[in-house]
Amino acid sequence: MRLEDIIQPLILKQVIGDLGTEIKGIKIDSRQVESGDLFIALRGLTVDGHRFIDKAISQGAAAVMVEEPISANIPVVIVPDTRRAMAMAAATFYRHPTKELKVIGVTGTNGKTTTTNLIQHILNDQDQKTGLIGTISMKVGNREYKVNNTTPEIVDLQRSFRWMLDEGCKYAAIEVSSHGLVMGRTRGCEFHIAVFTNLTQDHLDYHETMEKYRDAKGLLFNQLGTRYSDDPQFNQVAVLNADDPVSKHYANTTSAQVITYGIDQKADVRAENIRITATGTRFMLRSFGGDIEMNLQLVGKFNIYNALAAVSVALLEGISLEKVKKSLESISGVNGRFERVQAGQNFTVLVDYSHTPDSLENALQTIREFVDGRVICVVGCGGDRDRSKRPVMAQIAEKYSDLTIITSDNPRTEPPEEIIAEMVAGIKGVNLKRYETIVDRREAIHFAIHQAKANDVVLIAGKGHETYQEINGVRYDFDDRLVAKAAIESRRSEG
Ligand SMILES: CC(=O)N[C@H]1[C@@H](OP(=O)(O)OP(=O)(O)OC[C@H]2O[C@@H](n3ccc(=O)[nH]c3=O)[C@H](O)[C@@H]2O)O[C@H](CO)[C@@H](O)[C@@H]1O[C@H](C)C(=O)N[C@@H](C)C(=O)N[C@H](CCC(=O)O)C(=O)O
Ligand SMILES: Nc1ncnc2c1ncn2[C@@H]1O[C@H](COP(=O)(O)OP(=O)(O)OP(=O)(O)O)[C@@H](O)[C@H]1O
Ligand SMILES: N[C@H](CCC[C@H](N)C(=O)O)C(=O)O
Ligand SMILES: [Mg+2]
Repeated sequence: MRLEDIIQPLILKQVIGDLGTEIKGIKIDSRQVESGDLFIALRGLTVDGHRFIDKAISQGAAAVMVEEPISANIPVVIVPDTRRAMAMAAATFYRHPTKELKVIGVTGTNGKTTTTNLIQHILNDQDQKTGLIGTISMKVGNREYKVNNTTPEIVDLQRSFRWMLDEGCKYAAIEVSSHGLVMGRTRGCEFHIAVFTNLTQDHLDYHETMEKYRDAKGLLFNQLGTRYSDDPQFNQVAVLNADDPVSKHYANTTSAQVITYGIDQKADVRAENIRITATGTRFMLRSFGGDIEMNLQLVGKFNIYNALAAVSVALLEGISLEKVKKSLESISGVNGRFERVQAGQNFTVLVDYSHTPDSLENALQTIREFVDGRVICVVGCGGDRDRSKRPVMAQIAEKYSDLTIITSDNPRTEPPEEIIAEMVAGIKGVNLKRYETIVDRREAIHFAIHQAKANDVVLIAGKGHETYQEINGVRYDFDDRLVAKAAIESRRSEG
């Protein structure tokens, strides 16, 4: 596409150079620039992208977009705000894919990955090819690709959406993180349906207060509902959790139609007569699409909420309850979420991505509902992230567990001992239950598994699907599931 066409919608711009220059791609990272690309310089939190213009040019950039005039031997576009201009340029360059692709965005503190996976699974089962973008990976059909952020920058998003359309997708289910919303990573993306899971404490290092955090997630609902059409399939819908008080606030901030789901409060899609076991959940689903008994392999009350959110989306898309039931019942779980590690032992080992106070409490409460023996919990907190959740998570672990082992998660650039000390501050002297601190996560997991007796449950919390541990800025191979398996085997070989 010609540079002129890409920047045509921008009101404030100054161009030095040939507007007819052919642009092959848009890049915001100089290290990824290829011949013919437009490089957009963004002012980041760590560095200023303007510093890398020379590097981008040496890699073959055909033009640059900047906020301050520079002299260069390629066309230069000067705009007041490159981040804002980037959203419009990306939408134009990729020919507005979200006008064709039905994008379902899921936001909330917990449950985004699980819910997007359930939605993708149900839609794929109806031969509605669906892409997925989120914490674990990006999926297009059966293929899976690595991602750096849960919600990628808008240039990557629009490129992926166009690609999904080219691959025959009708839908994309994407996780929309609060960071992503505040940083404008979804600007210019038209959502078909926006889903809210819940709001509890996390990321206060970034958002500072719960109110600001609520408003960050609210940005998704603010941008929804102004596209009114006579075709119901074209109208946008907000799917809200009736049991979370924040939903009322979001209902007030969106122009879209609202559908609610829940368990405790009156809702359009709800679960009644819930039974939770170690291997699944059963409930009566009552909805605007009819009633049906559900028998899911997903464990925990929190997963009923995720299932209800996915059911709401499916019903909005006209899928029958019988088909939704069949599809949901076939799902055994989501990678690293309440995942069982089985190596012939007589106790249960679960790896779960609970890295927030609420998700940890939910995971432990669920285990308490079915455990026959003791609960042993291995938990840590990430470095360079919300410090205020550390003492709270340790306190929750200690409250619900018979033995807690406080260890490292991803310390990133922080000293692990200090993170652990901040966690321990939350439990010291609360009661007489036992806890240990073991800095090395591998050792902590081995210790926990060696302590387990028949019918106990060992919960390894915080890292779920992750296959690395980041210490001092370096990522080492580390997979809780493999480490747990090795621990079970070493215990067996020791007799
Ligand atoms: C705090 C935060 O969100 N940071 C994001 C931000 O980084 P930054 O502002 O520090 O960027 P920077 O390093 O200063 O670089 C500025 C610009 O220079 C460019 N650059 C940089 C170096 C170079 O050699 N050449 C070059 O061109 C960069 O590509 C960028 O465009 O922009 C980067 C590029 O888009 C993101 O990858 C990065 O996410 C980091 C990795 C991160 O950890 N983010 C987390 C907090 C995050 O966003 N998490 C949410 C999920 C949270 C949840 O709900 O659980 C997510 O959506 O992933
Ligand atoms: N609806 C829910 N409510 C509360 N806790 C949940 C819910 N769904 C999942 N969890 C818990 O939170 C953990 C993370 O779940 P999931 O990965 O689906 O959330 P997420 O919102 O994608 O998290 P992240 O912000 O890290 O991407 C799970 O391992 C589980 O313990
Ligand atoms: N999306 C979350 C993931 C946290 C996972 C946990 N293992 C950690 O490293 O803190 C974040 O970036 O805060
Ligand atoms: Mg996620």
